[in-house]
Amino acid sequence: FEPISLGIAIGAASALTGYLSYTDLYCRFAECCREEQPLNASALKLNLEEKLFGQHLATEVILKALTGFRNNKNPKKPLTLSLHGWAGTGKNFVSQIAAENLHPKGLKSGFVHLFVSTLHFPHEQHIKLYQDQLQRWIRGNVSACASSVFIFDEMDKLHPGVIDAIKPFLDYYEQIDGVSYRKAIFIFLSNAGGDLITKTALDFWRAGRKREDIQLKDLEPVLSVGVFNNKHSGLWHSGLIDRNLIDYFIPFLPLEYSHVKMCVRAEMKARGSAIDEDVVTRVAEEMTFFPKDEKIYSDKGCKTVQSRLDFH
Ligand SMILES: Nc1ncnc2c1ncn2[C@@H]1O[C@H](COP(=O)(O)OP(=O)(O)OP(=O)(O)O)[C@@H](O)[C@H]1O
Repeated sequence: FEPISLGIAIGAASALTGYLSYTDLYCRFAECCREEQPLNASALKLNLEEKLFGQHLATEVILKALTGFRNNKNPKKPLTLSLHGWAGTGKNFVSQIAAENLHPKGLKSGFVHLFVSTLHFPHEQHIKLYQDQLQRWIRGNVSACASSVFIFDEMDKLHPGVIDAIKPFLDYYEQIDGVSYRKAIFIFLSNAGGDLITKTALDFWRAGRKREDIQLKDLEPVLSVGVFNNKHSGLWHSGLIDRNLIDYFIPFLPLEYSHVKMCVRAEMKARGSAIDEDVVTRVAEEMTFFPKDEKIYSDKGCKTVQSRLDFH
């Protein structure tokens, strides 16, 4: 649709129906930024509980953080989440679920922006340029839609300092140059801290304690200090941590054999095929597990499950 005929069509339709407002109808055809629309907490909860396996901490914190933030009419700063964990444990997956619950088109929405360090900020010598571009990009997009979502993937591969360019936007300012960033959401994804999380999970396992007994307080403090002091975290000595601008450090636990099986089943279901337990077991057994002796955690999480399934 081009805008003028879309406008005429909508105008005519709303005159005919006399029921839906112009805005309602317009937003059925074109994507609208609806800042005031509260988040459907039960839909998000259901989504997380059904789709995300083995991540009781991430499920709990993400649900709490997003609903609390979106139901607050007057947040004092944007929401910043830092997701940490081993490869293939669901960080990108959860960001996608969060994005879809915030803006129906999810990652395809014009209000959700994904940055991948190695793709968008590859060269160390261009840090100043990236900082400048990032500031302009964020300012432009938040001016257009206050509830914009920005996802930064591969934070551990980001050159130190790049992210500090957006520090002012994440702080408690009411406005900067006429733009308020308080309704925006920033999500950082990184493998940094994965080793610390695994160590804690292993300690619990070796002590015969349940994985679900691991609490946020067992991990969050270790994580924030570990990430701050890790040169390859993208947040190394970053002002974001220093100034307490990260609202939640969210740990993703390493996935076990049973979770890998759940991922295989989910993928089969998504493909519309019947669940064949023999295939589920075969795919799960092809994955490699660590530590060497106990072999508890999948070293690629649920990554590669989809491509392996193609061979069965
Ligand atoms: N905890 C999980 N529950 C359900 N599915 C999962 C989970 N973790 C991973 N998956 C599946 O595996 C795929 C790859 O995971 P994802 O890209 O989210 O990993 P990641 O943690 O972002 O890894 P990386 O750090 O390597 O980017 C997902 O698209 C999803 O299908």
